[in-house]
Amino acid sequence: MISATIGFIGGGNMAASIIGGLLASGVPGNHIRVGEPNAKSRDKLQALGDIQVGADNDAVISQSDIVVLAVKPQVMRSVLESLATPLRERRPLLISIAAGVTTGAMNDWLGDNLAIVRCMPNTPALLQSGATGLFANAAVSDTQRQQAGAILEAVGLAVWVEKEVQLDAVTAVSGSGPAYFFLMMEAMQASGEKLGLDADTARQLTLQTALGAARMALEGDVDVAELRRRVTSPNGTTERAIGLFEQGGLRQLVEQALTGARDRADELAKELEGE
Ligand SMILES: NC(=O)C1=CN([C@@H]2O[C@H](COP(=O)(O)OP(=O)(O)OC[C@H]3O[C@@H](n4cnc5c(N)ncnc54)[C@H](O)[C@@H]3O)[C@@H](O)[C@H]2O)C=CC1
Ligand SMILES: O=C(O)[C@@H]1CCC=N1
Repeated sequence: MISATIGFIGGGNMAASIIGGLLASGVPGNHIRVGEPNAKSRDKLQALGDIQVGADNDAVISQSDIVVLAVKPQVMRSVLESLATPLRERRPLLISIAAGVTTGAMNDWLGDNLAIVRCMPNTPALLQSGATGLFANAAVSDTQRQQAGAILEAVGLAVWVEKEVQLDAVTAVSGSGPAYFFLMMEAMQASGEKLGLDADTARQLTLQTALGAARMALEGDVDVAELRRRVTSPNGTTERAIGLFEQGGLRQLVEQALTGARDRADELAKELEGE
């Protein structure tokens, strides 16, 4: 459990889910502070529990041991430049969840070398079922690493990578990953309808199958290739379908798609640094 005081700069969707997870895991509300300019978002956050929500980022920083940066990537530069002086003085652990903003760029904008953990979460964090990759720069202590891990574990799985560049691969696998599974579900649902099921039946069967398959893969100790083989009866229906996926080059297509996502993550980081 985290005993430090945690401040959030930005109180939108991702911040709200992390705060929800922290409260559910037993972090007291009076250890959580949020700086959020939008009044409606502040009201939503306040409904989560007895936390301190306001519009003043400086007040959040002056009272926090850990500062979670949960603003959009495009505003990170102006936010960090405007908060550089209090952050340089107080030197909290910074945890950034912004996609594509490197620790090097953040320290350039801050004009110092502060302890930063950069994370790549994904949207299932909204249901506390997220998968997050984390990278710590050299200024992060072991205690701070544990604190950052515990904060992201409040919304699901948290996995460390050793090199910052690996966060681009995390983005390609789990950051964007929910969309790949949604695409597969869309396609299965549409095919079910073409084969004569009504839309609702096709939808329910598809979604429950996705859930069941994910649970079997996560909860057992059998690897996914073996689980696939167990569904595939010799000369049966699954064998026909899998054969057609393989003939269509599904594995190569997945590799190409993830490589494209990895390359785009690198491009986005360069675009943000060049701003
Ligand atoms: N939603 C997603 O799928 C994922 C989001 N992320 C990252 O999480 C971060 C937040 O994303 P969301 O929560 O979805 O966005 P959001 O738009 O819901 O939240 C951002 C919040 O920052 C506030 N804000 C703007 N300027 C501010 C300032 N100067 N000071 C304090 N707060 C300010 C906005 O009012 C807004 O409430 C982004 O950087 C995004 O890259 C990462 C992975 C997945
Ligand atoms: O599509 C994107 O660029 C972001 C990063 C991972 C998920 N959404």
